Amino acid sequence: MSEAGTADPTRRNRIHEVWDRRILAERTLADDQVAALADLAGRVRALTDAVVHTRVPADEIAAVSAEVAALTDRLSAVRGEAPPIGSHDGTGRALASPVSGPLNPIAPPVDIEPLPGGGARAAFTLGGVYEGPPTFVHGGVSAMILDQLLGVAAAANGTPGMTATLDLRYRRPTPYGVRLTAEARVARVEGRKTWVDASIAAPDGRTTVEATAMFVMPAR
Ligand SMILES: CCCCCCCC(=O)SCCNC(=O)CCNC(=O)[C@H](O)C(C)(C)COP(=O)(O)OP(=O)(O)OC[C@H]1O[C@@H](n2cnc3c(N)ncnc32)[C@H](O)[C@@H]1OP(=O)(O)O
Repeated sequence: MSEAGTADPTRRNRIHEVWDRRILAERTLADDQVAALADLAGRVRALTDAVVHTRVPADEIAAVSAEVAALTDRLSAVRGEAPPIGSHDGTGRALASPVSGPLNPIAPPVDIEPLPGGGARAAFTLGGVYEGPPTFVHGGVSAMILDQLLGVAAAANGTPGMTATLDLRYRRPTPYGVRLTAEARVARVEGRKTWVDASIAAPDGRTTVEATAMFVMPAR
């Protein structure tokens, strides 16, 4: 029998503890690595923005492409098993979250502030990288941001969970290139279930997207 499959629950828990510590250690970066990676992620975001907006000729694009491939090889010389975990500011904000993670180049990043008593708010500006319909934000991007905001609000309520349902109502197109605001508030809690409402507003204060999510604290 493999160690992980042992029938002795005490021994199994010990094995999981050692395993968890090993994963935690492997995925925890030194402070100087976090700072350097945050800087790199910002530059890669700028690169991504340049890629979708560039109009340079094809031979120049090919030359840049070769340089980027060489840079990817350099970074891949020492590779972790999974993205880093941890929080750089003590708020529990995930370092590599695709929504708010400062180390994740695909994150805008959205700065989400948990509010005491079960809420969260965010202010952010999205670029053309996130375009869906011409000149407006892709609906899936709005959904991703709202899912995270709603989840942070549930956690701020002391009732974190996994998203079980996410209902979206797209009231009007969400513009990009302007400052957007978003807020979430816990509506109710029943046992392991938490319902949270949220919305995104354009600079004129009008709501563009509304969302309601139900989070379930997993049984295990
Ligand atoms: C701070 C960090 C913020 C992070 C925000 C980002 C959040 C995410 O993106 S999470 C990723 C997306 N979500 C997922 O992958 C979830 C996948 N699903 C699961 O893991 C499980 O199905 C989970 C955890 C939702 C429920 O599992 P489990 O604990 O076994 O629930 P289970 O015992 O079957 O059901 C509990 C109750 O919830 C209800 N329920 C469970 N799932 C659903 C669902 N999808 N829809 C409606 N009701 C549901 C059940 O009917 C049951 O209700 P009742 O108690 O009234 O009979």
